[in-house]
Amino acid sequence: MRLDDSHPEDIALKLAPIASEAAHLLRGMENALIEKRIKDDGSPTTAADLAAEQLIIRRLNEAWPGVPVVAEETASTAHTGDFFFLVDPLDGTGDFLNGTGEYSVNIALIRGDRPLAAAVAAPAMGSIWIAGTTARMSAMPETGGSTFEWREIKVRQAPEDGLVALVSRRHGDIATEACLSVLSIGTRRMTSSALKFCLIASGEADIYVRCGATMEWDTAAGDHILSCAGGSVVGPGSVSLTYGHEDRGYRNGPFAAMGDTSLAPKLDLPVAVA
Ligand SMILES: Nc1ncnc2c1ncn2[C@@H]1O[C@H](COP(=O)(O)O)[C@@H](OP(=O)(O)O)[C@H]1O
Ligand SMILES: [Mg+2]
Repeated sequence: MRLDDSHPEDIALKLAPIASEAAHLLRGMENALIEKRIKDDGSPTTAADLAAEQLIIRRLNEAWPGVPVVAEETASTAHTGDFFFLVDPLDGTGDFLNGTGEYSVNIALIRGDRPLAAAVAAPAMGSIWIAGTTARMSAMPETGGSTFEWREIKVRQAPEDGLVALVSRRHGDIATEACLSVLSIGTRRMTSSALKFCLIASGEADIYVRCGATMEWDTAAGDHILSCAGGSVVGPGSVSLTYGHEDRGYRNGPFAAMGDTSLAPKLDLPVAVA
């Protein structure tokens, strides 16, 4: 498929079976005795991360030959181009190992410095989300199947009181708590991986603030799905996140993901990564 920016919906539909196939591969490895290795940033990685990443890179290369793939495990030093993919083959490796089921496969196509199409598959949750220009979700097809039943999703308006905030199960920090403290939070729900973006996109939660370290492949796909569902993901000054920052090792700064964009001016995100 030739890549241009005129058919993001078609690209998203083509990403879905790739994310789904990798997700099934991970699901099948859930109960295997997998050893973990701790990476330089302190987060774990396993043979499952690597196997899923190799599969995704192969499929992306078959579908879009020559388009660079920047992926968490093996290609994080790859160079970007006008178009490139950002891939997290197993987002939430700690949860994969601990059996909460809160892990996902994240694939985003970036054009310039913003996502154009994306897919997030969460096999243990049985759901997959995609976005080109609209955001959609479907139940995951059975292994080997490719029948999706897409329905469009939209964010919800934030309630006056009692926002539902999603927080990382494993990575909290003081700056994130300070940001959240200015909001009227009713419920805090611990959730791992890019599922946080997808739950806000589906209207099940309102906000996710993250001042601690994340990488571009953790956020790009979820950012696009949430943005296409009517929400936004912003850094300090309510500016959208941008992608492809090889110079800073593909690290994100602090950000807030929200369904109701009127929440943005209330937030005071720190400029530096905590
Ligand atoms: N010190 C650090 N530096 C960079 N990224 C970090 C990090 N600690 C955690 N992360 C990122 O946070 C992600 C997990 O987020 P959450 O806590 O919301 O589930 C990890 O994804 P992986 O599991 O793909 O490595 C990892 O990329
Ligand atoms: Mg990740």
